[in-house]
Amino acid sequence: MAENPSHSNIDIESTESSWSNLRYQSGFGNNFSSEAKPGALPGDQNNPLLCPYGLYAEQISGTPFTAPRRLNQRSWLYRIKPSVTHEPFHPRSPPHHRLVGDFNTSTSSTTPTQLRWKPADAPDSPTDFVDGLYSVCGAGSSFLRHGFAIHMYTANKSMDGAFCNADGDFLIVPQEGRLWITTECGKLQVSPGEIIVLPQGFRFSINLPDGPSRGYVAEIFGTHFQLPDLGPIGANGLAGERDFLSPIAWFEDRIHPGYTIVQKFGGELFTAKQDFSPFNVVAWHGNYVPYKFDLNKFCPFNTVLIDHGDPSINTVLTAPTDKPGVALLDFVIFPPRWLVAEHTFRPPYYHRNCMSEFMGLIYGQYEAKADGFLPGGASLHSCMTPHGPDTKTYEATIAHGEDAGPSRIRGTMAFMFESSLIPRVCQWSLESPHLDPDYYQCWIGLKSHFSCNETDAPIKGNSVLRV
Ligand SMILES: O=C(O)Cc1cc(O)ccc1O
Ligand SMILES: [Fe+2]
Repeated sequence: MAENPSHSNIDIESTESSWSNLRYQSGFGNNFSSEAKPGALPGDQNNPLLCPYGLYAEQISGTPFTAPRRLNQRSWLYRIKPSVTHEPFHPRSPPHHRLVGDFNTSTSSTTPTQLRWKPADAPDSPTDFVDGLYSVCGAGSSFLRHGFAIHMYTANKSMDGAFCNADGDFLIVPQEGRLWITTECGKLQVSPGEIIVLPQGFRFSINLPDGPSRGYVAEIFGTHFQLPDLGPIGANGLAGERDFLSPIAWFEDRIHPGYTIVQKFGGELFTAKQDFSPFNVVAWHGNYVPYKFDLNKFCPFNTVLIDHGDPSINTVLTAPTDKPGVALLDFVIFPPRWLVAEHTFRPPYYHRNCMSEFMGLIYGQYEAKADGFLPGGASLHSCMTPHGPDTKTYEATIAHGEDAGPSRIRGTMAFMFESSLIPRVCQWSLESPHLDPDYYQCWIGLKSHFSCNETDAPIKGNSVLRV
């Protein structure tokens, strides 16, 4: 097949306006289709003997061929050369020492202590998304197709080659700096306040138009994210299908000697060389596809009379296990909203949870922590580890008293990755200079307000009067 010299179907320069004005396809779990050249998508079948424009047909399967139809995910890519056209994989040199795909006693340790990390600094040498990615904690194994990993990244340089994660799906939560992400299905711009899901196996490359960038990544092994059921909420609310955006086909027909594909496989990195850009998909169709979501489009539901609802009400996406209602990983947010509950302690309650909770803060201040939980920072409260509002939040809430009236949480976006598996923590995260050794102090000042005689108690119990 004749190969054209380097050309693409939009500006080869990654200009601000071309990335900011990208078009997307809307919907969650749809069978999308997109062609960057008219007629590039075979109309009547998936793999004709000869595809339009002399393209190769290639399927990417995100579920076993035999998965039930409602769960089955796959896409057909029509590309200039098939992905297989590359030299053998070799362990990447130098190896990446801070990625884990199998959480066991040799890769990680365990602690029930409340952990909190201050935000990491920007790298002091050129670092791209792959080099800047490091595992914080996780459970299970990518080999056994059950488990999750939580990573964070700090980077300041665009990627030269492409990355492919054979282990699981990435849910990326950028906290600082936009991501310009080229995928085999097309391009997406993802800003802090938005998230992107890059499913297992897709090749992608990340450019950093804003320089130093930072964020969080949840990786799930062996399953994919779904929208939560809405139950009695009804047919609408929380994250709406139409607010999920997938790319439109974009390709470059570029000869590129020495192009490097980095493949994460069992938590280790391998590289393979090829002589062309992997972003050579002229048309595609299917339901296995990267997508992004703007967290500010989330439609929260909440208490309108009494008590603090469980945070599951703010689930954006859930990765299920085989047990009904038991998540491998829930992605939950704490978005701006009205608080109106009467005679109720409105911040998160004190609690111990059989699920484990990793939290991050994209911007603003989290409602349970007056100090110390900063944008770009993180916390981990594992299975049955007690936690809740810090002393300052508790005292301020009580001082406000009964007549708090409606109040609006503004200008903040915190989130939680919540798992039924118990995370093991990577050694470098336990030894990190950003780990806050005094985290426990935020609760130590909680005083006893107990008095045997109700009338003497400095804080009086309220008699619930509903009118
Ligand atoms: O621990 C946290 O801050 C997360 C959380 C928030 C909430 O509103 C209720 C329970 C919960 O675990
Ligand atoms: Fe919690």
